[in-house]
Amino acid sequence: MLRCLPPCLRRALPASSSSTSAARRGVRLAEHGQSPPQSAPPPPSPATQKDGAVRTPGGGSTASSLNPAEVAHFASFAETWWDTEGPFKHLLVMNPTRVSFIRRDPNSSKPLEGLKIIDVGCAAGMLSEPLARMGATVTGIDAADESIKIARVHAAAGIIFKTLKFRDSLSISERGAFLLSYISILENALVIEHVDNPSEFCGSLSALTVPNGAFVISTINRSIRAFATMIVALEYIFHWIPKGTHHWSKLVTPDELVLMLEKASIYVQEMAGIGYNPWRGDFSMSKDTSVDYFAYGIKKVETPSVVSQTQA
Ligand SMILES: C[S@@+](CC[C@H](N)C(=O)[O-])C[C@H]1O[C@@H](n2cnc3c(N)ncnc32)[C@H](O)[C@@H]1O
Repeated sequence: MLRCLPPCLRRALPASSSSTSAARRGVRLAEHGQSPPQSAPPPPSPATQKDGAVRTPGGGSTASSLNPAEVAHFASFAETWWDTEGPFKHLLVMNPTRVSFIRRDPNSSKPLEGLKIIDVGCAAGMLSEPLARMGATVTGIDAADESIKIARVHAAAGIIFKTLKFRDSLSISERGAFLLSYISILENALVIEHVDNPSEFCGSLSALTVPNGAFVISTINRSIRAFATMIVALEYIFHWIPKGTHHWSKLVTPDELVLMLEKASIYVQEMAGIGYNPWRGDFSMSKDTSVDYFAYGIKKVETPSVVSQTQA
């Protein structure tokens, strides 16, 4: 089957079916009846900030999951994030559906009033802005300064100053202060498929989430259907998304995501798919998680039981 594909698409696929991205991630796949990892990945190269802090969203990790090539790719499109005819217009089209997964109460105009949200990998704030408009106090973080600059300008034009802020990262000392004042929800849309070590990335996201805080993440499944639609059709046939944006081997299956989050003390309570209707040209929530999907979870941190406290 691979021979039928053009060389650029063959490169987008993993070298063999056994070299799944899970091999790189060290996820306990054997428990789920899948092949165990075959080889370890090369160590990711940490990207440090001017102040020396490692530039993961968590800011507290010693090794970075940040992939500089991925960040540079998105930074080169920073000017186009809000363009309704631009290369990432599908994110804007998806917004009402994505927001419906987070908003919960469809009858309230400010359903997120009183909530504090961190939007990790916010780009130019395409999702941060609607969340702020629904009453949340939102901090958008992105590794690409170029996107953060656009986010600030765009938000200022829409006059959402007080409840919406953008940062290009959090340093370790800031993170402590942040956790005291934050978070109700940590939100991470379509980023995990662009990092080098998703398991570690989940750890960084969890570090930013307070105990009992809500956690919302969306990503793309590593399925044949996602390969056919997101990569072959959208990148190479219809040119909706810039070529090379998605790498099949970096996509994450729902099972893998659940395990990685569990390792990071986040327990998934709900999953939903996002379906595209080509006739209407819009998206809607669905039960089908084979391409784009959302997960909602809660961070739980075990406290020592009364018995062990007494024994100690
Ligand atoms: C596909 S865009 C998603 C934008 C936005 N979340 C949305 O869904 O509308 C991915 C974004 O993640 C950012 N990103 C990638 N790796 C990151 C990391 N390790 N930390 C923070 N941001 C990262 C990129 O710069 C890019 O803006």
